[in-house]
Amino acid sequence: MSDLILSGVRYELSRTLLHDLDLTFAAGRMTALSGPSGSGKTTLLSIAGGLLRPTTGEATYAGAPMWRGTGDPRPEVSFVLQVYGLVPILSARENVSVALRARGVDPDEADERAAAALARFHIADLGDRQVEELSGGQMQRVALARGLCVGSGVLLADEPTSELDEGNRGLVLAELRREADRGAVVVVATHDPAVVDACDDHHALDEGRLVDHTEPVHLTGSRGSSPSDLDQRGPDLDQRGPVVEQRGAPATSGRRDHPTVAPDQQEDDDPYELFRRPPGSP
Ligand SMILES: Nc1ncnc2c1ncn2[C@@H]1O[C@H](COP(=O)(O)OP(=O)(O)OP(=O)(O)O)[C@@H](O)[C@H]1O
Repeated sequence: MSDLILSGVRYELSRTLLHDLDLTFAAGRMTALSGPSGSGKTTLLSIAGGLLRPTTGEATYAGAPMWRGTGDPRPEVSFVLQVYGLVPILSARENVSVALRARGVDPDEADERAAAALARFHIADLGDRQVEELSGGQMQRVALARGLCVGSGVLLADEPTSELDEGNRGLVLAELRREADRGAVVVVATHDPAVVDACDDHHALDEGRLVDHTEPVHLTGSRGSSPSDLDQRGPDLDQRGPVVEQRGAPATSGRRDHPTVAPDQQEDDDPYELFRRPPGSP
């Protein structure tokens, strides 16, 4: 089992998108990566998985760099992309099978394993359906089946539950846990507090920097925003969703103990409270 290590990772285009990040994503653990929209989660996952070359610093796994000079990920890496990356005119099973065939698995075996992977996400019956005929949540589960079927050492999932109802979210979290339990590095970019809560570790980003997430940074502002700043942000909060962490947990990043919020804290000290209020309420 190897950890995925980011050392001094900086990424610049016309501006700096990631600022000198040092992070370890541990093997055998689920790590949540949270932060407002545009904070750099997808960019960070792309560098972690070898799709993008950092401007400075590097991502390494098992002692070797993730960036191989081409933008093709190493075979030990699987992505579950935010936009799924499925081929619309192929069937659900073919979309999954392709990932296995690309790794040299015999086509018949690949098809069998693809069907089994769809069954993990309770969509075995959709195997013959063209992806373009599926709902968003069904496509998301096909993308998860494809990402998880190969048994990779590093699994990077970008908002993998964004289209799912609570039941399917629970199913996906259980399957991600199985991947971690067999020793994989599992990193999940998410806006969903329930996903953060299900993870072992949590790192929060804001504008490309790691931030202290011992407070719900989307609500309080990571750079010391005042309540009036928050009022002015208005609807943007809805898109951002809360980043939450147990009060008193290590700042910026770290291992987490469950439960995230103690039951007796929940009523009086609820970090989601703002998001639960009906629209228009004070
Ligand atoms: N190719 C690009 N060229 C210029 N800017 C980019 C490019 N890709 C991303 N960005 C910018 O980098 C920042 C981080 O984007 P990124 O997609 O990593 O954020 P994110 O946290 O994943 O957002 P979301 O939660 O909305 O998916 C954003 O401000 C985005 O506009």
